[in-house]
Amino acid sequence: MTTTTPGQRFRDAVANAKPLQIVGTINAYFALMAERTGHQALYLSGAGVANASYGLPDLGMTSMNDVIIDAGRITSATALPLLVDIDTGWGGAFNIARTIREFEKVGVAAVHMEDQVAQKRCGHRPNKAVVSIDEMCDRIKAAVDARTDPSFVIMARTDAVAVEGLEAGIKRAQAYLEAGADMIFAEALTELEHYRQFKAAVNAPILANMTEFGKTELFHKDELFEAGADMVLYPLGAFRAANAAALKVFEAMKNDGHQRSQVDAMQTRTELYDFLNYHSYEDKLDTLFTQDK
Ligand SMILES: C[C@](O)(C(=O)O)[C@H](CC(=O)O)C(=O)O
Ligand SMILES: [Mg+2]
Repeated sequence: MTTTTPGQRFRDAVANAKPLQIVGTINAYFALMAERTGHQALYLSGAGVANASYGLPDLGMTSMNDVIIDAGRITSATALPLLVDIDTGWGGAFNIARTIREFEKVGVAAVHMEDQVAQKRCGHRPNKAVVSIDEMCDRIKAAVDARTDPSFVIMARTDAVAVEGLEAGIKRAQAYLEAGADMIFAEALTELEHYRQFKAAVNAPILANMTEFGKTELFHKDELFEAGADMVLYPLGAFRAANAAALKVFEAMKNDGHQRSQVDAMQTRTELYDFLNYHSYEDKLDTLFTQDK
């Protein structure tokens, strides 16, 4: 077992990977698959929790406790550092302080908090509204003040580029770093060049969000790194793919009366057990409880 803190492992991963790919895992089993694939950092998406765990849209309807439950399930299953989407922090200074302490407690490495109003939307949807710079800086100060582990990462996300333009977004990022944020999530940029401009103006690691069907083209990680992104986020790619596969299975069962056409696309029992280390658990049972006869 490693002795460094989750936050430090996240910081080290950001410093060493060029860039760090952070993959969205909507549940503990997805986290195991991502870990086995060789990924170095995981993500719990706010939209993912709302959609997958509650069947709700990503419109600020889930609470801190809803997200903590899913985050704790993932940190229990893997040692990889986990970045969690805490939306707007769920309230005023005291709520945000509680949020930080609770996420630290369940072994989360990093959180990102955004400058949208509480009635938030997906970052890639129209008609977003942002709070004032001062209000967001207060959110950040409350978060930084509340952490007990100085390595715990507080990432400030700005949604302002889509609302106020690139320059305003960059100004906000600078102010958020002044207020104590460790890293910047530059949401919904439309040009590779915009990452370059963020990087030139902002002295901190920058995250690029490669969410599908959004405002940002799905750039290659190398071109993003070259443009100044230190982290590349894939929040919901595996979730979207799994959803499409699941729908085909439900349709086949309904329309064909069996699922045989879909079996080739399924992960096998052997593969499932392999990711779960199933046989090592069985062996444990055998050594613990089998009596010599
Ligand atoms: C990153 C994000 O905040 C999320 O909750 O995963 C979303 C992703 C999405 O809706 O595609 C966002 O970018 O707002
Ligand atoms: Mg989100």
